[in-house]
Amino acid sequence: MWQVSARCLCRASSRAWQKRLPWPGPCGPAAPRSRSPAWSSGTAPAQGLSSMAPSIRLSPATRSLFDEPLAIAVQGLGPRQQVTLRTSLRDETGELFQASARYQAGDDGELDLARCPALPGGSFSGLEPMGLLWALQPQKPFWRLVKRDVQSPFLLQLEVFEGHGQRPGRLLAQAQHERAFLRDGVRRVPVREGRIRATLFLPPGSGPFPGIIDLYGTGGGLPEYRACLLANHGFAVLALAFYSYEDLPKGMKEFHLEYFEEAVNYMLQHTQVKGPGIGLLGHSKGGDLCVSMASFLKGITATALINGSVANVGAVLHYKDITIPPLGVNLKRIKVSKSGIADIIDALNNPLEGPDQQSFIPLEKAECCFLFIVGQDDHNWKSEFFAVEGSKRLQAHGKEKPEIVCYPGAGHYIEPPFFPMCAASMHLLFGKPVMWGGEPKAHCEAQIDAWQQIQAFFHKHLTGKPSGTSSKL
Ligand SMILES: CCCCCCCCCCCC(=O)SCCNC(=O)CCNC(=O)[C@H](O)C(C)(C)COP(=O)(O)OP(=O)(O)OC[C@H]1O[C@@H](n2cnc3c(N)ncnc32)[C@H](O)[C@@H]1OP(=O)(O)O
Repeated sequence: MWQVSARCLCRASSRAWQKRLPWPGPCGPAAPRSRSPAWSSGTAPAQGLSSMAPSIRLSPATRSLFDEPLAIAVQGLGPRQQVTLRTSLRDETGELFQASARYQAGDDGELDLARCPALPGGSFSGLEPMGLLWALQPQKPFWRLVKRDVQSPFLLQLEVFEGHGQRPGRLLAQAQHERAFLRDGVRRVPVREGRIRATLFLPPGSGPFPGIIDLYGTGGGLPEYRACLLANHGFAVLALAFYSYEDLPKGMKEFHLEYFEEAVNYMLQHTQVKGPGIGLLGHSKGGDLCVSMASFLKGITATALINGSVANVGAVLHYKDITIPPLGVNLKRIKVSKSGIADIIDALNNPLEGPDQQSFIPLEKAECCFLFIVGQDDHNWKSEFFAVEGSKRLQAHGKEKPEIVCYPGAGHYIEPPFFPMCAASMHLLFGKPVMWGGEPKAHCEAQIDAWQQIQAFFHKHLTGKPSGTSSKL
């Protein structure tokens, strides 16, 4: 990870949060060690096996929040026994996601994923305590892990099989664990005020809380999971639909900023939202909508973009008598691989040249601070170029330099921590599967760090206090 702002930010590293997990120490010969009281057995041996049979131990035992680490260990194995661990999770449409990894227990018959590296031949190798979650892959091609109902958890199934064969050996132990989205006490409030179609998440207590509007990208609908997870950390977050949802326009033809202005005013007037301004968070197409909101609307204090664009893309934008055309596209520059997956990285025109300059959003009008989260292997578009050009333009107009945090090996779909990377899926505008970029391990580490950076940025600018969550890294 590198960053362009003057402020020094921490490096993306899975090692740091691994230190928070229980059971420190080397894999291999047994060493006396104390166990965390938070650590408890959540599982039973496979049916028909004796009480001395292997069992899975999880911490937290039965339920954790999706963006929190989960410590996994197996006890009761033979000395240096070879086993294969498998995780399975079905999304709400019934699609199955699975990951598996090969391990060898220590001399004491214990296998602690925080201390024992996975051996080659599985979904990942090396010391990866959360590998069995971030390496989950769909059986259905081009399918992403999406959470639709944040009020119910994902059910994670863990299984331990004998041996390292291509086909699973005898089942030795199994366990289930809930990966939840809504923290106890967080309120989920559907919002249908005026034209707004949204869901507000409010942390427990009377508030007021720093407020954020969260926008997803092309695809429409009302994805709530990022907003919900963010609200768990003390923010009042409005997940805002902007097309293809209930009575909103079906397609992405044009947007009117007045709709988004209604949402900003809703938040500013809400008794549980702390003023005087709010934050904006947007991914992909949601990112350039946030840049437009910050540039033209009042009451925005901080804007964080995840692989966003500083040019208006995909649809005309209107606000009062202003019209910003979308950045031009040349479909001839799309490369399609033999497997039929398109690489659209070069499809968009350059917003610094010719008539396409009209699509560059005048972000120098914004009165807020900016954070650009950039996946340097983004294949949807040139996120790093957009961030650097946005920074140049802000500074050329005497505005504060934005924070730019770049992650090598991270692709376009930077989600909250532990969502498996989606390498390619259907592009709902282009109508073909496209590659999003990213290398799974680097992408997963970027997600963990980016999540902290986003929270720290909003804490700093919306509350004036440094984030209390940064110690996670
Ligand atoms: C070329 C140059 C251009 C260049 C021009 C560039 C223009 C701008 C490009 C911006 C790029 C981006 O924004 S990148 C994308 C960032 N995307 C997001 O943030 C997506 C956010 N939204 C969503 O993910 C969606 O709303 C969902 C998955 C939550 C679905 O919502 P829904 O409203 O319930 O819709 P639903 O009917 O179930 O599904 C709608 C469609 O999504 C598919 N779909 C549904 N679930 C999934 C899933 N888990 N994984 C994969 N696909 C799914 C369905 O098959 C269906 O496709 P079909 O049957 O209709 O075919």
